[in-house]
Amino acid sequence: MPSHRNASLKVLVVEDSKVVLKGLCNYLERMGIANPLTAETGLAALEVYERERPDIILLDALLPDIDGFEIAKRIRAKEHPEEWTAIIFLTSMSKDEDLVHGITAGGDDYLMKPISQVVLQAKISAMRRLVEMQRKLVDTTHQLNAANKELQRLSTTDGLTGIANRRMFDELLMREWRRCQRAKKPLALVMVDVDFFKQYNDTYGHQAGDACLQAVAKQMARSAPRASDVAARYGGEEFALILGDTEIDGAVWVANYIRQNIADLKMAHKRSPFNHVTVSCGVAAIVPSDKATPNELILSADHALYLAKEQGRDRVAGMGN
Ligand SMILES: Nc1nc2c(ncn2[C@@H]2O[C@H](COP(=O)(O)OP(=O)(O)OP(=O)(O)O)[C@@H](O)[C@H]2O)c(=O)[nH]1
Repeated sequence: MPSHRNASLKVLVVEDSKVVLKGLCNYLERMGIANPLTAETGLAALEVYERERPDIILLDALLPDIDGFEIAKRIRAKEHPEEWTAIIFLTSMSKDEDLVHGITAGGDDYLMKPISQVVLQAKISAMRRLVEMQRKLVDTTHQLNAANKELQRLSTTDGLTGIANRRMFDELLMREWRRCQRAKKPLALVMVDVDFFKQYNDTYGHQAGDACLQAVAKQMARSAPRASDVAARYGGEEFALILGDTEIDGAVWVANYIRQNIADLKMAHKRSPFNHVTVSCGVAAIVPSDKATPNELILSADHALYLAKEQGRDRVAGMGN
């Protein structure tokens, strides 16, 4: 009885006897498997397999060139990690060892010749269930991988600004610290803090405050073009930029570039003496060694930021050692 579920099955029949091959194809077509693929030699079977990647292979154990067991082995070796083809041996051998040999070679089941249509139908149905389960498993695995990737992204990204969050910052600062220590290169850190941001929120509302932070984050991200550079939201209205292999002078230059770009946005801030949104930046740089810790670099940059605020805001202060 044909089943519509069989219509999507790709079946390859490998059989050197034209009569048996034709008979099997007739049986399959009666089950609803239209146009089964065919091969009369082992090499032809491998070629069709490469091209068509069938779901099920009915594989004669004895073929004129390469025997079916060897073909099964070669097919298993060609399968990608998420691929699985059901292999059913067609055999007239009846010794237990031959059957064991077939399964060991990578076969999943066997059919004794002469092949009955009813038994073939039952085996195809069983294999179809396995093929469908395998497809579902692959789908589920893909969905799980995508969900994991998204989870990873969410756990490392700041929800408001889309740049690295504090957790990611800590992790990447450590990574850059080690990298620069190995290379004996300076590691610079720029801390950026929005000036009079409390007043901005109070005047324009929290939503406008959020939009302002997003604009600042965008400028930060733009100013971190190297693959090892990291722009992160350090917390609240404070941002950080990690610059590996960068001297204090270079980092001060980058900080000034960020400060200027943000000032140039001319986001109105009527309760700031500058009349628009500005940021203050603290910069520090150090050649990492066992004598110091990343935390000391953060403290230095924070101290420089404090000085920039003290000295009037909308400016950059730097501390190098
Ligand atoms: N809209 C918004 N505001 C935030 C967010 N995180 C922190 N803030 C606000 O940022 C403000 C920080 O204020 P302060 O630490 O007093 O600093 P400031 O007003 O910028 O003053 P200075 O830094 O000295 O120039 C507080 O009002 C916080 O509520 C956020 O995600 N969105």
